[in-house]
Amino acid sequence: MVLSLSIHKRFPAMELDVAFEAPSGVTAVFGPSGCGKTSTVNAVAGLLRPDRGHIALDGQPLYDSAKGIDLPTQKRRIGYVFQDARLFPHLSVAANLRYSWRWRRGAARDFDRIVEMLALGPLLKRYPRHLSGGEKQRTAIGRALLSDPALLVMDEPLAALDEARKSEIMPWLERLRDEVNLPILYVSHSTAEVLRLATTLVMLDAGRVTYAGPLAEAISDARLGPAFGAREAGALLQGRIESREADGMCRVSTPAGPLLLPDQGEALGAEIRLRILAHEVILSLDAPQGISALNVLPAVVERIEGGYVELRLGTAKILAQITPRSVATLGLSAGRSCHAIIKSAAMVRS
Ligand SMILES: Nc1ncnc2c1ncn2[C@@H]1O[C@H](COP(=O)(O)OP(=O)(O)OP(=O)(O)O)[C@@H](O)[C@H]1O
Repeated sequence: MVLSLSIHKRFPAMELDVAFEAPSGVTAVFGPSGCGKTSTVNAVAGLLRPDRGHIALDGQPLYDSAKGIDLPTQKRRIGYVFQDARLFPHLSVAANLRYSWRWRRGAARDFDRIVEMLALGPLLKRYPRHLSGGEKQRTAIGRALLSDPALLVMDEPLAALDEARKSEIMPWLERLRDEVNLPILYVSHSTAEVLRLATTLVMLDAGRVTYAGPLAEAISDARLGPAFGAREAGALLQGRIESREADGMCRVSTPAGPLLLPDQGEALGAEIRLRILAHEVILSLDAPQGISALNVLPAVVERIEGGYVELRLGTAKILAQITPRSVATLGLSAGRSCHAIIKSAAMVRS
């Protein structure tokens, strides 16, 4: 399933002019307050009518101003999870879940699978007032999935939760991403959520798309990385646990080359998402000797901009945050070979 859209809407104080494609997996719709995130996903869900444009799921139009097509919300097969769970207070969890599929044939067989996936079994008889914020959101996600959606829209689903509840629900969202073969539009202005969940990124600013494509490319782009916050810019790598060392480290293969990391007990062969933060990367022209850092990888400078050096390592790109003085001292410029030094403890599982 692929969502594609190109829409235009004029508001009194802003013009929304947005076009992108969202494949299966999580597409983060990211940007500062008021940039048009909610308006964009509401147009997809049929809750906001654009002035013109088109929206299609796998080529099937949901909206096409040129052809006069504008399917009503209920015919768009979109599961919507709002910031507040919006459960029916007088219905149990089970009844809330069943609400969305009472008109649908064959949904009963999905019920057990989704209840298991979101661990809703122990909650089925409870009423919303006896649920934590995280449990309410899990129920809302289950309800959205049971409506047999072709696309999920989640608008700041964690924004109303405190940090503890956010951490509680995050693994369920990861599981959803990995097990449900649907495009998920995930509206957020939280860098941490986007980096942990998304594979595709749509970055908006004042109603325009400033980037649409793989998240890993955006985060390691010297021009875009800073939009995530100076402490967050860096690289996002997909790694695979290859071996376990006797000294509490594990060897991980990544597109940037093999890396040594503290062993956190993942199974051999497990896939992990790994972040290398730009401010934790040190550059050296020669391969350094006698240093404690375990990961020294050959790299080539691709671009230097805004205090960041963009580096090519193997088939990956990473960022290093370097002062202009260091750039000058090392004589760094595009095409220059160097070594990236990364402390094992500085790499974080995303
Ligand atoms: N119904 C409306 N009437 C008039 N203007 C609107 C309406 N909806 C949105 N807008 C305009 O579009 C802008 C973007 O709103 P939107 O809710 O899409 O932003 P957002 O990125 O989701 O913001 P936030 O992160 O604060 O939720 C608003 O600042 C406003 O100018």
